Formats: sequence, C-alpha cells, structure tokens
Amino acid sequence: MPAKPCIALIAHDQKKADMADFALQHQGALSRFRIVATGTTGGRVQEACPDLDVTRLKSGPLGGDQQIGAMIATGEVDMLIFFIDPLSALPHDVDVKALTRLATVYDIPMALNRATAEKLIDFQKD
Ligand SMILES: O=C(CO)COP(=O)(O)O
Repeated sequence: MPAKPCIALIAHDQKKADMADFALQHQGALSRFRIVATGTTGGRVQEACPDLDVTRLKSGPLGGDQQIGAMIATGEVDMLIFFIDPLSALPHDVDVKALTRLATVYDIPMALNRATAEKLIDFQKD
C-alpha cells in the first residue's frame, strides 16, 4: 500500500474550535492522510476525532510552526491547513510568516481560512 500523503493542521487560539469542527466534519477525508499538527491544535483535533491518528509536534509558540516548516522543506508535508487569527498579536508572528513563506516556496497547497480549506478538502473526496 502506498504511504499516505501528509497534511499539517494548525489553528491559532481563536480558531481552534473552528478547526475541531472542521476535522469532525471531514473525518473521512482526513483519515486518508497522515496528520501532523502543532501541539495544542493536535490535542483539540484528537479530542474531537479520537479515531484520527494525529502526530502532535511542539506548540506553535515553542517551535511547532518551525517544525512543520522544516518538514515542508524536506518534502514531508503535502498540504497545509492553517486557520490563522488575523486580529490578534502573536509573539511568534515571525514563525508564522516563515511557515507560510516555505509553503509558498515549495508550492504546497495551503489554506489559511476555513472557506479555502473546505474547497481543498473537497478535492480529496471521490
Ligand atoms: O500557534 C500556533 C500556530 O502559529 C498553533 O500552535 P498550537 O496548536 O500549539 O496552539
């Protein structure tokens, strides 16, 4: 069986409920991926969808965004869904920028809000 593609899931605090709901709604499509997530986001996704296998990395402000960026640079991530909060100041804003930059450099499909994520995940259904 070929290896599953990898999807990275990240959500800022104000968007975590939205991410948990998104994961619940799209459990079927997400189960076709290996899922990696920043620490707290991964916990919320796992809580909402206990059947999904989620690898939790460090929390975003403690390096999780950078870990996912490194995985993108080494070709390990095929898609990024990142629900960003554009209305709050973040101590690790530079990490967020670096991550979205690398996803652009490596031309990874990337959704930064739910509307785009819904479209991207729709492509995964057949
Ligand atoms: O801060 C984040 C992304 O920038 C998300 O990290 P957590 O999922 O650990 O909250």
